[in-house]
Amino acid sequence: MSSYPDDEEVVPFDGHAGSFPKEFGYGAFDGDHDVTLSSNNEQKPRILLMGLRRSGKSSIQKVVFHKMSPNETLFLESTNKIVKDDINNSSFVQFQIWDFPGQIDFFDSTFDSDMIFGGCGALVFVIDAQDDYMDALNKLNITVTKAYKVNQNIKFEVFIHKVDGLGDDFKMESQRDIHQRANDDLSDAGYDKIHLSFHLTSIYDHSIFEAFSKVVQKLIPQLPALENLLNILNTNSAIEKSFLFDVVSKIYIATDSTPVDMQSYELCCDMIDVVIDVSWIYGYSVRDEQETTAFDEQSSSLIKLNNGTVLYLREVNKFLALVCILREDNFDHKGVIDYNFLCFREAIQQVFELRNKHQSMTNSSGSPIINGKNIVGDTHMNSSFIDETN
Ligand SMILES: Nc1nc2c(ncn2[C@@H]2O[C@H](COP(=O)(O)OP(=O)(O)OP(=O)(O)O)[C@@H](O)[C@H]2O)c(=O)[nH]1
Repeated sequence: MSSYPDDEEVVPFDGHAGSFPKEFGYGAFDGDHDVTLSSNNEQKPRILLMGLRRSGKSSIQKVVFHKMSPNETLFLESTNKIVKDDINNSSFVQFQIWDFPGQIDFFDSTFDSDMIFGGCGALVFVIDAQDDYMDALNKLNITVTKAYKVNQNIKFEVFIHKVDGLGDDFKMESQRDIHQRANDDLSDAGYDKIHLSFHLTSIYDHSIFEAFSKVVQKLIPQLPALENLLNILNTNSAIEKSFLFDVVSKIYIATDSTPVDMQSYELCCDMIDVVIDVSWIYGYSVRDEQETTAFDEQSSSLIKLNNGTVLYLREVNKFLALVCILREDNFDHKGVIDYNFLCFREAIQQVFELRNKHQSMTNSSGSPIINGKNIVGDTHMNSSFIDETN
């Protein structure tokens, strides 16, 4: 079973499955805490993967969303038609990824730019940093301006990719140079208003997951509400950092407003791997013949590091996990943390219920009204958090 049904193409995948069991993927979402109500009726935002041939587009998609191990991407064949991939997760993470062939020609009469860019939420343009990138910059300029003419709301994300082969200095220099040239080219063409975001990425470390997290977050209208909830949870539970993870892809769909440090993110990713692996190995025999998942409402985990830090994971719904980092001393009040977590989980559900109930009253981006601490209006769920810091 593959993680997602590919609409058009199934790439043979019979090697290692990264650190996840191959069977662990997104099935139909039927969790106890399912907050998906209206998503079926909504058009899913679309993320387009574009860039020159062999820049690494298919590899990114396979590694992040299909658990392919990076080494296996060496055997990926060139994509010769648009491959659509449905990411059918909880209502927080629902979108389609369209992987384009590198040689796509925008001036071909069969290329329907209105249809392709019209419903696009984000355009990820992949540049191979190990190669000469002048042609790629040219193509970036053509792609971005063409897309912008059709849809001015597209988020443009440039992945300066394959940076694993570069030294730190060269990496920074390439980023600066690409940034400068790409923006200069846009200004010269009279498109100063287009904003490009740049990310240094590689499939051989966590940078690709981090970058994709940021892309996906821009497509989640509820992000400010989620961030606010995480801030409140942290403050009341003496948590230093918390991430709301999509467990299958290990992209984080929200975090609190303190800066993300890559090491913390990697630690949390590794923790998810451990939890899923252990659950998968031992979960099945315990439950015998029943259908099991490696991640369910019973899933939680606690890891104490030898530097006085605790990692704490709790299931939020079938696809989401909260992973927190806190000091060991502050974990003495586990009861309070657990209680606050339940309030948090409930609040997340309310955000989506409210969104669905008042969809017609929400703003154009669909965000719930956020008014100070009353994230979900008159439900006052935040007042139920217990403050452990007092
Ligand atoms: N070193 C390194 N190699 C990578 C990385 N990502 C992808 N590659 C390699 O780049 C090559 C091309 O990757 P693909 O994913 O097929 O590239 P593509 O952009 O989809 O190519 P087309 O389908 O022809 O457009 C493969 O051999 C990958 O293993 C990376 O982060 N680092």
